[in-house]
Amino acid sequence: MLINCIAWSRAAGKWKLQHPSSPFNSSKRLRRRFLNRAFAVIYAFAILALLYHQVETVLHSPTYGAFFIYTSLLISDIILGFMWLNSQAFRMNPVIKDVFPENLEKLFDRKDFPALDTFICTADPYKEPPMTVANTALSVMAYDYPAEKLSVYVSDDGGSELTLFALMEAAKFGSYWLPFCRENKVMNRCPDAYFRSNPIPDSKIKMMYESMKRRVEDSVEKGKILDEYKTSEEAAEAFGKWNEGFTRQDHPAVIKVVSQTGNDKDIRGHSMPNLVYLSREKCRTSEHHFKAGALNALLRVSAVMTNAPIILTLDCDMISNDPSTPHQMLCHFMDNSPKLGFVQFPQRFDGLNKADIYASEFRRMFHINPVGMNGLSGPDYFGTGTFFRRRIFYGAPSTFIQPEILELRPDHVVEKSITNQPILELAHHVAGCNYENQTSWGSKIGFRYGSLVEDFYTGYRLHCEGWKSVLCNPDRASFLCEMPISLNDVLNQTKRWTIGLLEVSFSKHSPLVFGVWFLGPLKAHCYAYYAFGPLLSFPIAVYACLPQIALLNNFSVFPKVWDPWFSLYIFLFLGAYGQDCLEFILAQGTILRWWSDQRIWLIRLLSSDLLGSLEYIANHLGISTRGFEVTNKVVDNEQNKRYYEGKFEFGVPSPNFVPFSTAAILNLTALIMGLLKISWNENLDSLIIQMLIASFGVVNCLPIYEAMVLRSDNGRIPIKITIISVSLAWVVYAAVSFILKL
Ligand SMILES: O=c1ccn([C@@H]2O[C@H](COP(=O)(O)OP(=O)(O)O[C@H]3O[C@H](CO)[C@@H](O)[C@H](O)[C@H]3O)[C@@H](O)[C@H]2O)c(=O)[nH]1
Ligand SMILES: [Mn+2]
Repeated sequence: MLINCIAWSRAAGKWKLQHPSSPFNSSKRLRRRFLNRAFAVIYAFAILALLYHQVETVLHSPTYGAFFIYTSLLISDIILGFMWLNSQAFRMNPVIKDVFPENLEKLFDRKDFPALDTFICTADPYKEPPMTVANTALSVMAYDYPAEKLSVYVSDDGGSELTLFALMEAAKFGSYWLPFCRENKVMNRCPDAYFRSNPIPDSKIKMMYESMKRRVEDSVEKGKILDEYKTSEEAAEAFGKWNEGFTRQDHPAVIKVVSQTGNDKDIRGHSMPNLVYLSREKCRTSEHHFKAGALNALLRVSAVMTNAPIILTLDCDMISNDPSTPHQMLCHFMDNSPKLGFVQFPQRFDGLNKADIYASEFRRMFHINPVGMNGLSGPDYFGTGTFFRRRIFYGAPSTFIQPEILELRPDHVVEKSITNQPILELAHHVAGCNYENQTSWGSKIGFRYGSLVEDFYTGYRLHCEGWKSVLCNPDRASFLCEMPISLNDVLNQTKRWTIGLLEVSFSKHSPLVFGVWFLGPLKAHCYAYYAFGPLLSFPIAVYACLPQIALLNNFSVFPKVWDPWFSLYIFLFLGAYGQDCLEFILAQGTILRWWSDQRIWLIRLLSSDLLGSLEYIANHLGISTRGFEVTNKVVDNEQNKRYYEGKFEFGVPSPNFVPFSTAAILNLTALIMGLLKISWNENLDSLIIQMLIASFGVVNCLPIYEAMVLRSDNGRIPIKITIISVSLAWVVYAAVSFILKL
């Protein structure tokens, strides 16, 4: 590895002498930064004017009721203003990076490429089907990369023999699949995706795939591997570990080398890459730190076995869609910039419906904001689709932190084969559940513990240490992943994120203190934008209820139409929405998808973010315990059908639906009463903004009303939720009306 690095830097250095710019990549600063900055100045003045106006109104409140409502609005506007300020950091210096992988092989021999260890995490064979894991592993094993330099490690926190079985089957199938991809120049090397998009009915390879799939799915359905599939002695031995006492929460480490470079060959006689199954030791007495713990176990086990200088982390449902991705990644690492710590590829999604109703593509989070961070030492870590330099996990660029044992050092050279007995023993040792006691793992070394969004938190801490990153977003998606298609799954996912983000915001590493000190204000604001994002629930909840209830009480909250302050409100609303929409379209979005994006933003804030914040508080008070609820990746056909019809999937009676259903009812009632008042010729001049807000709420809630009353399919809102929401709306209405009369 060391020799590789020296050869690499020598060649790159030679090129640098002749050409000032890099042969492998380029950066372009977007000109829109000037417009962004100018608009930010104007908008900042508008916000200040609004706050001044609000303070004045609070001070002159005629009644206690008025004081209550104006103060709530003032606090809301301060939070909105703070979040606006955070969001500006992304707009100050957006940068796009391009890569030229075609130059790579002109300057370097493939045998000088650095070795690559890929980590795939899975945690539950029933929520994350073993066939999905096998497909992801195969798609990466088939990278256009020297097989003897490629290792794929699968971590199974579900501790399931079913997943191991799927991988053993995948390795066998892989010896046919890898040459098939090479010879046919297949681009999407995930077998399942390939066969879905290329209908080749009777080919031998497809039949092999189908029969492997049947064996694996059969086993999953029965919950165990049938004896007829455990034919070889090797299989019997591997599965022997799953004895009586083996449970998911309590079991010894299982490490199985499923395929080994040099030893295992494909049907054309080429070497296969390494494929290693790892289920780290679990015991009830020590914390396992969810995915971050799994990744640290992977870091250590891979260090002992192959110790590649580059690491790729993937979720089990993130398949490779382009075999040349490692070349694109190398275009960045090749550049001799010692502080570059990771290259992030965006999550892109397969099978979204036209409007992308749940805004699953997270265009702002994965495309727009990272371009903004590219100009500020790089994007945050998304948890998947990321190539790291192994060294990044051992302290800042200039201060190396020694791991406990020599074999874990990133520059340690592994000379023995991965099936060598002492190596396997050491690997088991470092995968032990007590291994990390009294070490720096999770605090100073490796992926960081303490937040349910270990990706966000780890990336943040690494940036604070002085590491840099880049976003690599080629035209062809490098990876494709799946997304939840039921609203409850979507909200459970973002609820976990909310808890994780608040764990960062209110820790001693808060972006506002620690971050500002180590990252400078701009970058710290980027991190604060995410970390404090859940706080937006408060202003959104206020704006979703108070002006509407005030309207029902004929209580005017905002300026009248001819008042100059009226236009300030209109400018602030249109300015923010207009800019958001424009950025979305410029990032290749459509109006339809932008509309879904802003709607789901409201829904999330009125559901997962609100409830997640409450859960965070409950965790803190010790009333509940934190957990990582894995997102469901099993697709139900009926749900799938409704998803493609563009219908929201509610279905289950989940508390997640209550807050926004309540708001939906309040907005509709306020709008109807407002319209009735107009028809009775009442003068509504002073209630116009309230009418506008209620109308905006109603338009956003159309799918909710539909799911409450018009739909009869299984995806409708359960009647129980409707009843609870109507009652809650009544209680909120009564309480606020009471206060208004004080
Ligand atoms: O105890 C655990 C829990 C989860 N996982 C794995 O973590 C990954 C992400 O879990 P998922 O349920 O799919 O969560 P998402 O919310 O979809 O994932 C996003 O958010 C996570 C942080 O909450 C990040 O880890 C992910 O990379 C990011 O894609 C999956 O591969 C899981 O198998 C584990 O390995 N061990
Ligand atoms: Mn996921």
